[in-house]
Amino acid sequence: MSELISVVGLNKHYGKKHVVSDVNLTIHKGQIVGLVGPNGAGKTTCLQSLLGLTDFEGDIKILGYHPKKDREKMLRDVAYISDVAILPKWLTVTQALTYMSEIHPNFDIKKACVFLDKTNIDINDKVKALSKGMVTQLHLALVLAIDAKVLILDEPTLGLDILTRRQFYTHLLEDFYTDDKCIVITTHQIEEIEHILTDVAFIKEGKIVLAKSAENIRERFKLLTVTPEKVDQAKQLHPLFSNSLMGLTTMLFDGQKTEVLQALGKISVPSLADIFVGVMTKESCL
Ligand SMILES: Nc1ncnc2c1ncn2[C@@H]1O[C@H](COP(=O)(O)OP(=O)(O)OP(=O)(O)O)[C@@H](O)[C@H]1O
Repeated sequence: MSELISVVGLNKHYGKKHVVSDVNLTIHKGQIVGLVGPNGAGKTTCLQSLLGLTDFEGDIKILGYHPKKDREKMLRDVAYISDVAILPKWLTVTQALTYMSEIHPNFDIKKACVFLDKTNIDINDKVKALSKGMVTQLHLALVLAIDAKVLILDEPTLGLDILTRRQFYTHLLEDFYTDDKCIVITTHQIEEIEHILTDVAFIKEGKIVLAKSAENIRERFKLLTVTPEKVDQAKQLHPLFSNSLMGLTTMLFDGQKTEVLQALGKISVPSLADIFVGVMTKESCL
């Protein structure tokens, strides 16, 4: 079975507020999916639904399990990091490692130690003696040492410095990821994860507005640095956005033919951040 996650008709209401609307997603082995959206778009709510941490309407299966009804079985093969890392303050690092070894059948203490060795964390430290970023690092070490089939990461690098963020993503790819696993990740720093994503799902006001492979997105969207005298002509092709800075105009196009754009300026591949900004201006790009 290559399908690891299936979400069909996911909806979530908080009172009268409809915060997730008809989300459908299928995630297979090998996929690293970025769930990307502005503040309040519904990313955390989607991930909490996947993990059975909140009630939801619709049908979700993770490794064939219902996230609420089969939560205990599901969590043997699903690891996650929520956007708030909480570890008891009185715990020492050694105690945290021992505790995880005792409760989790798929926890590899050696892997956790390898990650911790790259940090300033001493195994005799108490959680209360660690900085905020160090608590996050400890949390990541504990979670990435679980040999899980599905990894769900909600803003995993929040509060970490840039060196540690890079180190985390390298560790994620080199020591955790294999092509029989999948990872779902949310972050506001999309430029830092775009090189690792196989797929992207943009979410806006609770709705998925674009869900495609990273390759397909790169082919479909084009950034054009417009020749100055052709700006008006280019505008008529309805760019998703147009930016003018120091006399240079760049426009983002969705699905325009290369030959058409070539005649108007220089084409380049937009960053995921550019595409995100462009897509958020539209109702849907599905
Ligand atoms: N417990 C709750 N009670 C009521 N409304 C909530 C609750 N949790 C979230 N919401 C609302 O649901 C919507 C989606 O929130 P969610 O946390 O999923 O967004 P997000 O995309 O993760 O945002 P951010 O990027 O800011 O973390 C928001 O409008 C939020 O106010």
